[in-house]
Amino acid sequence: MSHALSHIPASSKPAYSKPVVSVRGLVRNFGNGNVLDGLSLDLEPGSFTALLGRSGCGKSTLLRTLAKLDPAPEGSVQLPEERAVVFQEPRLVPWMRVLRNVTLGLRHPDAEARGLAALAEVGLSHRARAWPLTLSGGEAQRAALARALVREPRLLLLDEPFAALDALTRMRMQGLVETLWRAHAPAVLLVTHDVDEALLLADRAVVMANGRIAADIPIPLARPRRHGDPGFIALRSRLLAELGVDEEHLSTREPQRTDARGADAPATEARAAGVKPGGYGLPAGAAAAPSL
Ligand SMILES: Nc1ncnc2c1ncn2[C@@H]1O[C@H](COP(=O)(O)OP(=O)(O)OP(=O)(O)O)[C@@H](O)[C@H]1O
Repeated sequence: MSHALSHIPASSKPAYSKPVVSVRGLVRNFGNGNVLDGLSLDLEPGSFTALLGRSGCGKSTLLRTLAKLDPAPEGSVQLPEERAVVFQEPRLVPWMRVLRNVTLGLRHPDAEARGLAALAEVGLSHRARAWPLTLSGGEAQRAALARALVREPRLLLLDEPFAALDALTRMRMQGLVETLWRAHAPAVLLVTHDVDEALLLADRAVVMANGRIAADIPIPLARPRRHGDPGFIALRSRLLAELGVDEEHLSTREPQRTDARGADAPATEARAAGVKPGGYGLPAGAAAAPSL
């Protein structure tokens, strides 16, 4: 695939470029108040943006709007034609082999060669002829990523793509996404509940609340990023504050068993606030940041 995709490193992009995504005044109402309420957002070419916010605040609704999977909302939406989405579930067609899934709908004379190149990039060449149901969860998400990449997207929409994976696979997938982003430089919008994931991967975090972008926070950290770095820790505190999470309360109290399933007291309170304690993928000794 490298023959066809741009290889502009994110760092060498021009400082001023036209946004690849520009939405203004989006309003979406499912009959119970505005989920999107005049939301505006620009994404620069090659940028990596994390989209955070409490459960039910409208993150997936915004992403589906950008993927054009929902009917057009009120407001203006400018998007590139070359878009791809990866969801929490891989959504592979079970009766088609992996390679066929990757190239499905691709109108290109060398679609198969491109599909194979994309599978090689995600480390899945050896599973090209496999049936989706024989893949592990991580392999299936790699196939979903290959299916997105082969379309050479200028906009890559990721809706909690690692949420269903175990901690180790999740870490590997985060590394893979960063590598692919650096190699191909699409604009990425990553919906995540995991503050650490946002800080590991993104250069900007936008926080949604009340149907709008409530906070827009640059993440100017050098890569590779480490959980224990002072800049990382400071930004984590800032993001948690924007999200209304009481960091002290979550990280300093000893777990107390309070119910038959073994939930601890801070976790129970966090869930009541729409927050799940997280911290997977952390090196030993690093403080766990909650996932939303
Ligand atoms: N098709 C729909 N019909 C009716 N209500 C919907 C529909 N899609 C979303 N909603 C409602 O809109 C609100 C926002 O949902 P959305 O899935 O965008 O939130 P979210 O921030 O992605 O949540 P989570 O983090 O829990 O995935 C919720 O109250 C949801 O019930």
